[in-house]
Amino acid sequence: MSDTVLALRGLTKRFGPKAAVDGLSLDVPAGSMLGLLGPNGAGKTTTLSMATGLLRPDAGSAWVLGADVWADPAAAKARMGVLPDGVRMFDRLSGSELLRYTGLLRGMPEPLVRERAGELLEALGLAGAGSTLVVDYSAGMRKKIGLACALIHAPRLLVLDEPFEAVDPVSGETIRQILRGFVGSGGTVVLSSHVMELVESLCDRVAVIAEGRLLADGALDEVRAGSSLQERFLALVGTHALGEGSLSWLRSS
Ligand SMILES: Nc1ncnc2c1ncn2[C@@H]1O[C@H](COP(=O)(O)OP(=O)(O)OP(=O)(O)O)[C@@H](O)[C@H]1O
Repeated sequence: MSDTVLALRGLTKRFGPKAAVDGLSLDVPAGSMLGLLGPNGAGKTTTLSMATGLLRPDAGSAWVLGADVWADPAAAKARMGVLPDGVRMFDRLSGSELLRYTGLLRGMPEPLVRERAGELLEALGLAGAGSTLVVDYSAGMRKKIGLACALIHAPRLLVLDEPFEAVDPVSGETIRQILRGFVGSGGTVVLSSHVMELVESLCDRVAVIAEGRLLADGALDEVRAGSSLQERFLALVGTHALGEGSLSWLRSS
């Protein structure tokens, strides 16, 4: 347990009668890159939101490097960088302004914020868009500026909800390099994705959830158990075969 960076204990969230996340517990060890997988509506975003202090759980707790996310949010948040999904950014700021605001909010000295913001914009291919308002960014550019905001205070844990969604292949490769370097230097990453090949090539641990419950968790090879991750995922969550006459009106003749 001593090398656990993120510990989730019995996290539960209900929306009306439905439990979006149902007593979910998970340990993420230091220096690992964990891919969180699950079908649409499985509870990934809800789990990550509760784990990062964005959504209060109905029950359970989340700990970041020993700090209780809900009892001591300042300590927990200082140790992690978060790329949320679907959370509104301060998009009337330019990319540079948003990074500056985020860095200063983290208590960083202004010259350091300026230096790191410049490097992040450059690395993520946003140098030419630093003075453009975030509201005018494309979906992929928003992802990248969100990731830059998550990285600027050099946290020990990154929690990234679909970090590669809408990102072009060149930037995707840059992000992979950044994340590998981060983990190589002892950082820990939790990321959600629907792209099995990406998770297989990047992550060394995998957790699969469906209907708010943990179905599998462990080292990539353990979870794959000799199959491809795609096959294993489908076996765990179940496939949904189209019925014989389903959508027959789509077939032209
Ligand atoms: N604010 C909300 N109000 C009501 N229901 C919600 C809310 N947020 C999520 N849900 C429900 O909780 C369940 C889990 O949603 P969640 O967004 O966590 O899934 P997900 O695994 O991230 O899905 P996806 O892969 O499609 O992004 C879904 O049934 C969703 O409809």
